[in-house]
Amino acid sequence: MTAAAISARNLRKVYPGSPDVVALADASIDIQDNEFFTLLGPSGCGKTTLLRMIAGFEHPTSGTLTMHGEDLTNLPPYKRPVNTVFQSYALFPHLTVAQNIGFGLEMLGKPKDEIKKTVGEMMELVKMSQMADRQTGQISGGQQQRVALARALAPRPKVLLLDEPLSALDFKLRKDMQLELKRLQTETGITFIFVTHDQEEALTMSDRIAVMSAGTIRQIGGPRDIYDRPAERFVADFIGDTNFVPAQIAANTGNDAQVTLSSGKTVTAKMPEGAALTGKVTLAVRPEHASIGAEAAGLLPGRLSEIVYFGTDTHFHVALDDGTGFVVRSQNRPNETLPFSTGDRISVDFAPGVGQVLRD
Ligand SMILES: Nc1ncnc2c1ncn2[C@@H]1O[C@H](COP(=O)(O)OP(=O)(O)OP(=O)(O)O)[C@@H](O)[C@H]1O
Repeated sequence: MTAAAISARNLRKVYPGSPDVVALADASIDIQDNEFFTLLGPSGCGKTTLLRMIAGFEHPTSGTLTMHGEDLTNLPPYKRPVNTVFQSYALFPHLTVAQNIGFGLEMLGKPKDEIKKTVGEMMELVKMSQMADRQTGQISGGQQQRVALARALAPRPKVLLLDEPLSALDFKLRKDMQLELKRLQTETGITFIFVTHDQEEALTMSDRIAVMSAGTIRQIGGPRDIYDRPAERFVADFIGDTNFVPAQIAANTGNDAQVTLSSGKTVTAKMPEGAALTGKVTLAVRPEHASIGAEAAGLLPGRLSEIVYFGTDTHFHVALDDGTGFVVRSQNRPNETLPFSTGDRISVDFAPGVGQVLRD
């Protein structure tokens, strides 16, 4: 196998102070060529710190960082085949779209005709050819975002770092740009390392996601792995909505376990990789992976406490007999009549293999 585009081994960053801030604690990660890789986590978890070390703006306190097998430690930022798109687009407002896109290439001393050709290609790529001569101070936020992307892509970096580049855009534009960014990454074949605290953004665009918390990487996987198979409580809680169900391991067969629920009923659940859990555990069950039915039919009996209509779907809030709450989400269909009303005795059910045992 060829060396990873970016490989971090026990990468650590401590900002001295009283007390010291451990911004990144021994993070290890391999990002492959041509991947759309996302660093996802709440504010302050160390995402930007990791990105800035890859760019060369920060020095690791310890650990190693390599690019295609080559040590990056002593390589200054401008010698790294890496470019960054910042949250604030950092464009020159009095320069035109074309001049902004060509700026980096001019700094690199590229010949005029090559710059012209590349700028033309880049404007085409981000669909800004019609606005080549407009000053960037006079175009919309979404258009500025495209120019910033084109400028960063123009020198054909091997790796593009994107630090929350969509956070200044409104909701609709953000959605459009998510698809656009994914398209750009696929078309250029450049490795994208994208930082966000927005889980939906991460799920829609990424090939793989690293979920971070307090300077550590909690789980790395594809969007479906992360969503359907969260390995621990933090990941299950941070991404999407989850029901946490108390359970007891009855039999452990490696990948799967038989777990007994508070009702005494037993169901098959998935085990986190490499975990040898016994005794009391917590099960994560997504609201849309469960259903409600007649009281005796399902796994967990309770009372329907609230029904909330959301247009696309309905949320059924259930007060379980064990004292915990559970939310079931069900997609709405036209002309549907609900079989239950608030206050009814019902039960929550989910299929074998749907529940995920969590490492606490
Ligand atoms: N130059 C610095 N000096 C001291 N502490 C810093 C410095 N830069 C970052 N930190 C601290 O390091 C931790 C990680 O910061 P970082 O910016 O990497 O987080 P983040 O996940 O990118 O957050 P956000 O989403 O808010 O940008 C935080 O506790 C932050 O306060």
